[in-house]
Amino acid sequence: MAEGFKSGFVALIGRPNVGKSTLMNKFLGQKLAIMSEKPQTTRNKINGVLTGENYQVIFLDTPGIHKPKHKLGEYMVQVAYNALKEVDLILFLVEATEQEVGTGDRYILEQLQEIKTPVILVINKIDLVQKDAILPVIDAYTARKQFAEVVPVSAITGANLQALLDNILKYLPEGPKYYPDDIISDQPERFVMAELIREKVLELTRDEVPHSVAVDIEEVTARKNETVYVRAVVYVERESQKGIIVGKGGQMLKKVGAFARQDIENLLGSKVYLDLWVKVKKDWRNRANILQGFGYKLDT
Ligand SMILES: Nc1nc2c(ncn2[C@@H]2O[C@H](COP(=O)(O)OP(=O)(O)OP(=O)(O)O)[C@@H](O)[C@H]2O)c(=O)[nH]1
Repeated sequence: MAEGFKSGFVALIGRPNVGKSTLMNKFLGQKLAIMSEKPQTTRNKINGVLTGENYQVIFLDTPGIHKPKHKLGEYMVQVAYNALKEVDLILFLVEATEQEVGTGDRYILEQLQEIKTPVILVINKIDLVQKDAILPVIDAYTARKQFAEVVPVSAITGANLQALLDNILKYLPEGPKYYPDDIISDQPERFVMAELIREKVLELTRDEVPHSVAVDIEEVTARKNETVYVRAVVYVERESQKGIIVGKGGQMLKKVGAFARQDIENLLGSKVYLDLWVKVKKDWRNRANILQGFGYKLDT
């Protein structure tokens, strides 16, 4: 171990849509976690690895902690909660635009009471408010819990992110370089591909398709002319949702496929033939056995 080298695991938590994925992507300088206007798009842990000369920070992008409404919800909360106990530091993201602590954040604060890991309160989206609006937000949260640090940032503009990184490093122990320098994620490419497709479905269909969309990558094979063949299935719960995703004369599916293919080509660095299907699987969210099939594995 190099003298003075620091490393450790940092969990990002916060209500859906507070900007966890945006923050991680800004740190890593690459699009890994998916982003969308819709809440709860981050379902699995994505380990992003930020390596500097004297440090390595391994980020766990945990699913949004929230009150579970169905089996998938319970599962997501469990994954997030387990992650919190394992890590060296927690970043709790909240929004600068919220002057009061809402029910979602109160629920997270309750969960945090039980956990001994240090927590940095990160006030995100400061680009959306006047400077003097930040203080009341800080007061509202610090009245409910003692935080190791409080750092206002903008994940989008990058404002104050260096200060946040400096603060993160304060709480990491001396440790080894867990991953090689050039790695930024240990997620298999298949997972990232599935997430890119999910992102396009959610974005392009706007609010018409609920979160009951799962994407399974069935096949990835190298073809002639350096083209990669990818067969993916988008699973929905109802015929009507399938209709929306396919669209009139297949127009919507074509669009989803075209955008997703572009991103997958960037990811793989080669030409891609994307074979995209939509299938109905009834009520999959409430059937734990099917969840396993989609790769949502609970590690306890
Ligand atoms: N103005 C502004 N918008 C932001 C900032 N950070 C994130 N956003 C926007 O907020 C929305 C949600 O961001 P995400 O990064 O997807 O949020 P998330 O917390 O990962 O959401 P889930 O994956 O659903 O838990 C996106 O539209 C982002 O562009 C910020 O600093 N300023």
